[in-house]
Amino acid sequence: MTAQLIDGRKISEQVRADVASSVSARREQGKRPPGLAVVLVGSDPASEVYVGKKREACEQAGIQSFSYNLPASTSQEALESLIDELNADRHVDGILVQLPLPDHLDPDPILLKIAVDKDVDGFHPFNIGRLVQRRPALRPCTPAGIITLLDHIGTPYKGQHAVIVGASNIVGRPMTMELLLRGATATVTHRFTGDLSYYVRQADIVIAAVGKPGLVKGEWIKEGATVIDVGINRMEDGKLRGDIEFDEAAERAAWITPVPGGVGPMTIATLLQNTLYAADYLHD
Ligand SMILES: Nc1nc(=O)c2c([nH]1)NC[C@@H]1CN(c3ccc(C(=O)N[C@@H](CCC(=O)O)C(=O)O)cc3)C=[N+]21
Repeated sequence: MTAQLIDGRKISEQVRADVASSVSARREQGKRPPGLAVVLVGSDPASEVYVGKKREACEQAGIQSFSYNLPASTSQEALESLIDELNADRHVDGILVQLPLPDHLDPDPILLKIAVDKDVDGFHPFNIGRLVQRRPALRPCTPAGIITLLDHIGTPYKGQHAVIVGASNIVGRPMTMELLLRGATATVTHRFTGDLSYYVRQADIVIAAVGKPGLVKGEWIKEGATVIDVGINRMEDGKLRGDIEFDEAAERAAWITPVPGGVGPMTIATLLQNTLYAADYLHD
């Protein structure tokens, strides 16, 4: 392998330590701790793991976490009235409703109901609009965490061709906007893109966020490219695999993120940053 690893675990530790020290400084000024409400509906095992990590990361940074574990049978009305309560709660700076929700629940009205100043996922149309207009407030965590990684390695952005594979609301589309705003030429590919390799071969920066193991072939990677893998696919042997063929891509890339230990931990660190931001700038 010739690429250098982008160590998301290490960089996320730095971010979390910075958040923890800002939280302490806040407390020394006599302010209350930031608070994050994490809402989990049902008992999807992967969701339970992620939610557990988020709660633990909060505690470690001095952020108070409020846990709501609701049964899978929870009604739309009950979930919406919990959101109303959390919106009104002065100890809650951020509200995260873990996705996906059980099938009988419609996420859209719930995400719309979360107060825009508590939307630490950055999914509300208001916050997406702020990002698009280059007046960002709360930014979606995964794309913002990837920018932290790219900044860390000194990515020049301007004049670079970034190819984003996957156009989801929560990763692909906001990621495209983050890169565009920094002066990259951003190409988004998606399920109807005919020849994916045609685009990836031109990319100085590749971001893969689809959820299909090994979709992006290592031989498509341009020599010296920066390769960011958002995919987290659990294989039959229990191991995690990304959307990009890691070993083959690492022969050509200059920089590459591993799975696990790349983007995932940064998503959580960015959630803490957003919660602190909401407490400091949007609430008091
Ligand atoms: N409202 C909402 N906000 C989210 O931010 C959100 C969500 N719903 N639903 C699910 C996805 C997924 N997600 C991850 C966060 C951390 C890791 C993570 O820490 N991954 C570790 C490994 C985890 C493992 O071992 O399974 C890693 O990549 O190294 C992964 C995935 C946040 N999500």
